[in-house]
Amino acid sequence: SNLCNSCFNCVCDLVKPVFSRICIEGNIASGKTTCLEYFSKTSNIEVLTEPVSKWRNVQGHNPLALMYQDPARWGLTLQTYVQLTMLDRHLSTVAAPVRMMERSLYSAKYIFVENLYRSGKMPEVDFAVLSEWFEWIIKNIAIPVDLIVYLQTSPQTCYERLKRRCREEERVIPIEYLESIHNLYEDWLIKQTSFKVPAPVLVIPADHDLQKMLQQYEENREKILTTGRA
Ligand SMILES: Nc1ncnc2c1ncn2[C@@H]1O[C@H](COP(=O)(O)OP(=O)(O)O)[C@@H](O)[C@H]1O
Ligand SMILES: Nc1ccn([C@H]2C[C@H](O)[C@@H](COP(=O)(O)O)O2)c(=O)n1
Repeated sequence: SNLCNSCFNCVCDLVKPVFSRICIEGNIASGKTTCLEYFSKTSNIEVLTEPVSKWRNVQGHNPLALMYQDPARWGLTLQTYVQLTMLDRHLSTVAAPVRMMERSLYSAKYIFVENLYRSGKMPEVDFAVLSEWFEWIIKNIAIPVDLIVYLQTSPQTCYERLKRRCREEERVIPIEYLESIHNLYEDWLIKQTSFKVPAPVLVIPADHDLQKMLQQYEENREKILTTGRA
């Protein structure tokens, strides 16, 4: 057990971990990256942002752009790659007592794949293949999460922030898309009626201006950073 207590990467259940793994969840442009940037200034925290740059450039291809152009054709392509890159993030060697990661393997499936499927933009066979992949992964590989921090926004706030951020691929996103993602997040993390929630959820209202958001992060700092730790 000495070995377990001194090893950040051990996933054995016999001893309480001395580290914690936190996932920051929320709608597109809800402020997750900004939140992670803020906490990255704290010592002993490892911050893992979403691998969006990979989704925009895999061996010279841009599956994120393709997905927004033609979701029925490219949804499976993007989401297969998202699943791989998220798995890689979860399994990468832990480098500090606290790890904060943007989104998760879980939201990729329960929110984004689910949304493509429910909106009729993903063929049943693509959904079945992705679902079998996902089920295999979570059955055979431990993907532990100690806390989910949900940045809860209105779709309108995200729409305004998204427009201001001006990411080229996202120009085509209508507010209805953000509403669907929002509803899936609310069903999963607030009502808890859709899919299994893999960790306790801390909800932070995130429609506020930056100053108020930073104040809330300070107020919740202890709660966030001590979760899951011995
Ligand atoms: N509290 C806030 N008030 C206003 N604008 C914000 C706030 N938080 C983030 N932003 C801006 O909104 C955009 C999206 O934020 P970002 O952190 O990239 O979101 P996400 O990582 O969730 O997509 C960025 O341009 C960012 O500077
Ligand atoms: N499983 C996923 C995850 C993310 N996306 C899209 C949504 C955004 O356009 C972009 C990154 O999201 P953000 O960090 O800005 O919230 O990737 C997706 O399509 N599928």
